[in-house]
This record gives sequence, C-alpha cells and structure tokens, in this order.
Amino acid sequence: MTSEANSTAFIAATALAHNTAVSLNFVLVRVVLYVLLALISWRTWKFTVSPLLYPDLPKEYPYWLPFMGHGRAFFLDSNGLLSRARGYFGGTKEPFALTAFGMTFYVVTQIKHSAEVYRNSETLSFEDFVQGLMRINGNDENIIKAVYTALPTDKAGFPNPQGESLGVLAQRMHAHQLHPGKNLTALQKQVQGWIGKHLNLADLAAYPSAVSKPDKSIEVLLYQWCSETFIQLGQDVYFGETLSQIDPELPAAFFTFDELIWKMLYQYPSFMSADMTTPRSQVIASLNKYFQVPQAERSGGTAWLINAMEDEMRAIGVEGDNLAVVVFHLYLAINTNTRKTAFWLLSYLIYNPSLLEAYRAETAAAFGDDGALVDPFMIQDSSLCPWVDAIWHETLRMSGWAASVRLITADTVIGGKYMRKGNRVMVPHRLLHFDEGVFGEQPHKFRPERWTQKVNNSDEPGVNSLARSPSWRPFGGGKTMCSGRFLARFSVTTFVATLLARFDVELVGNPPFPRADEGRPVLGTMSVKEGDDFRVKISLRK
Ligand code: HEM
Repeated sequence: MTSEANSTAFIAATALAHNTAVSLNFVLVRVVLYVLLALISWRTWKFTVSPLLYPDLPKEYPYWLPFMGHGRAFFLDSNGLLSRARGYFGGTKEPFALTAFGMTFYVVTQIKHSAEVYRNSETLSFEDFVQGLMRINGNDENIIKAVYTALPTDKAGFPNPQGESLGVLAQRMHAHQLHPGKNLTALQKQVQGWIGKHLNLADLAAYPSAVSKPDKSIEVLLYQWCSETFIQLGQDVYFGETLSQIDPELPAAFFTFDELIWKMLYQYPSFMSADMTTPRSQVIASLNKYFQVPQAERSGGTAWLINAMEDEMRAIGVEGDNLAVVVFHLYLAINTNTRKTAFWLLSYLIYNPSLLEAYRAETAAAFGDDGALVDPFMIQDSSLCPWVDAIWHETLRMSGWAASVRLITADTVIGGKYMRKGNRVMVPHRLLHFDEGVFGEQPHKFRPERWTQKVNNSDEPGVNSLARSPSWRPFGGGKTMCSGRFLARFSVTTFVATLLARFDVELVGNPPFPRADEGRPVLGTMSVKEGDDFRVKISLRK
C-alpha cells in the first residue's frame, strides 16, 4: 500500500472511531435520560400521586433507589434516619412507612397507636423475629417447626391449658421464673450471694481488664470490666458453676460476640463475619457440652428455667446443637443488656460526684455494720431510695436503643392506616423516649430529677407518673415485654450499691464522657463507641 492510501485508511478509521464514540455517547445519554425519566415518573407516582389516591395507606418517606430505599442510612444510623423521617412529615403522629433493602416498615410513634400494636397478637407476630434469630444462629428448619407446633393441653411438664407451641409457652416459662414470686426471689438471693462473695479486690483483680495497683486498688477499663463481671454473674446465677468449669473463657467469648452482634442482625455473609461467628460457635459448643452433663451432676445451683426448658425441648426432640442454639438465645437475653446498663449507670455516677454520693447515702441502710450486704430489697423500694429509682430510669432512657418489631401476618389497621401483610410494624422506643412533651425539657440531657418531680397528671397524688407513661418502653410491651426487667434492675442497682459501699471509684485522667454507638443495632442497651471506654481506679474504702 502507498503512503497516500495508508493515510486515507487512517483518516477513515479515525472518522469511524469518532462517529462510533459520538453515537455511543448519544446512546449513553439517551439511556441515562430514560432511566432518569423512569425514576422521576416512578417517584412522582409512588410518593405524590399514590398517597392522594390511597389516603388510608401510611405515607412513605421518599427515596430514589427502588429496593435499596433508605438501606444505606438505615445501616449507618437507623435512629437518625427515623428522626429525619418523622421530621420530614412535620413531626407527624401518624404512622408512616420506610423502606430499607426491599423491606417496608410501618413506623408507629403515637402512644395510642403503639398500644394497638402491643395489644394485637393475632395479626402481629413477635415469633417471626425469634424464628429469624433461630435460623441465623443455626437451628434446623424441622426444629423451628417443632418448636412452633401446637402441643396438647394435657402434655407433661409445664402446664399448657391453651394448647400452645413451646415457642409461645416459653414466654410464660420466662415469666414464671422472672416475675415477682418465689422463683424470682430465689434468683435474687443467688445474685445477692454472688455479689457479696465476689465483689472484693482479689476477685476483681482477676478479670482480664483489671490491673492491680500497689495501694490496695485496681485500675479497670470500665466498659470491659462491667461486661466481664456481669456476664460471669448472669452465667453463674442461671447455669451454676458447671458452665465455667467446662469453659472458663466463655464470658470473654460472649463479650467478643456481643460487641459484633450487629453483624448477626444485618446477616453479614460468613466471609465478612468470622470475628463474630467464631466466638458465637464457642458459646454454642460450650452450652452443648453443658447439656451433656446430667442435671443431677451439675454443681453450684441451676435456675429452674434452665432445667425446665431442657426437659421441654428434649420432649419434642430438640437435642444436641439444636438445644444449645435455643438456650444460646436465653444466654443472650440474660447477658446482653445488663452489662451495658451497669456501665452507663456507673458512668453517669462517676461523672456526677454529687449523684454518686446521693446513691451511696441512700443505699447505706442495705449494709450491716460489718459491711455485709443484708437487705438488697430495700434498694428496690422507690419510696426508700428515690434517687436510685430516678437514676435507673434516666440511665435506661438515655442508653436504650431497642425498637419493638412485629411481622404483619394479615392486613391490619393501626392508627386508622392500612398496614399490608408481609411488611413489618415498628415502635421505635428511643424516639418515644426523647419526646419533650412527655419527658420534659432538655430530653437529650441526663437529668434524673425528671423522675423525682411530682407530676400533676399522676393517678396517685404527689406521685411521678412518668414510669407509667405508655411512652416509656425500655423493655418493650405487650405479651413479649421483657420478663427480665426486675432481675436486671435488682442486679445492677445492688451491684452498684455494694461497689460504692466497699470502694472509692474515681476517674483516671480526664477523659470526656463516653459516647454511645448510636448507629449500630443492638437488642436493648447501646454499646460504647469504639475507643471511648475509659479507666477508673477502684480502691478499698478506709
Ligand atoms: C437492662 C436490661 C434489659 C433490657 C434493657 C432489656 C430489654 C428487652 C427488650 C426491649 C425486649 C423486647 C421486648 C419486645 O419487643 O416486646 C426484651 C425481651 C426479653 N428479655 Fe430483656 N432486657 C434486659 C434484661 C433482661 C434480663 C436480665 C433477662 C433475663 C434474665 C431478660 C430476658 C428477656 C426475655 C426472655 C425476653 C423475650 C420476651 C419473650 O419472648 O417473652 N432481659 N428485653
């Protein structure tokens, strides 16, 4: 080919490439335009036209990406998202809808409507949530089915007059153990004995988070220390000593798992969650070994519920790993929130020395002359210990994260709005707890006095009614309201009273007040933000 022919071919190829690029660009622009047009039409239809045509359906917080919805914001900070959504609707009290990762939640923020949710166990199901957890944590499908199959009314073991499944009956069994009565008192006595015995310098110094100091004191990272102590306490009181003998590292493994529980709740794939699944497997494996020890050979006292639950489960064929997974959920309920609540309560006291002194003075009468803990029950009496009562409530208010979520099993009307079967309804407790109209001024500040002030609208003259307000939901509501609430309060307030009676507790250095990890989902009380745990010095009182 001549050089002239070469250059002609080159020019032709360049022109062709140019034309192709131009037409590709053109196609691309058209595609983008079509997609945008489709998105705008979809969005206008879904969030502007449809609400006008169907005013009985809850209005939806608009988003741009179908399916994904508010998934990213939900993942980063779900409480922040809920507040923004409520703000978008002008602080509405009507239920509204919110979509994240293809799942639609109807959010209920008015007290009257949340009461409708808690009352309705016909078409709103809590069991769906529990079954989801069972599935994620390794229960086989046939076992989940067996646990949720109705049992005869005349079955042996725990009475079942309504012929319910073991999954539903379990709620009554929790209540039988944990609601005021002789079973709860037995557990409280165990807690009292445990605290009396173990809250001494030698035992405290043995925790991994403690460093001994020469002057009869130790230094601890408070969050880690409260967690180690309370998991050990909860475990010993429910399972006796045998579980610790099987696996002395169990509380540490549970702590590691529980700090990463958000990966379980978001169902992270296994290649991204080995740090969470490894300690979880350890807890389940140790529980499995525990159930291989015959009941009569377990030492140190086992709570009624553990043996009763084991008998009921075995009777319907739940054995081995499946039994361990079921009881793992109980281990989780016992230990996940109490440790964190103890940390927040102690933090508020340490950063407010006058409150700390008030707590110490009020609870002094629970101790004998020799410093022994003789009457922990007086600490639970709000007329004898009003500050303890107020500090407990305010700590729960500030550090509670939980929301009640129910699956809608048939179309249901809540707050006058139709909620469609297959979606979920949510009562976000944290949003309710910061309502200035209910909890008074500066709702974002720790002000325990809001619980001591006499309130006019109380049914008893001169009594604060806040704790009876339907907006107050730190433990959820309805049939599934936390049955462990009495034991949790007893354990935390008694532990703190004993700590203050025996020790001086002071900050090491001058760290700022720890921040809560508001973005991550938990099942009750928030964790501390990574890096915000702080050192305290615990020294014997003179
Ligand atoms: C301060 C500590 C605690 C907090 C903030 C807390 C909070 C909660 C919340 C929000 C629920 C869900 C209720 C619902 O959605 O309706 C719940 C359920 C539950 N909690 Fe707690 N909890 C605490 C301590 C405990 C303890 C110590 C135990 C056991 C000893 C326990 C046992 C349970 C059980 C068994 C359930 C399930 C209710 C059922 O299915 O019947 N909790 N808790």
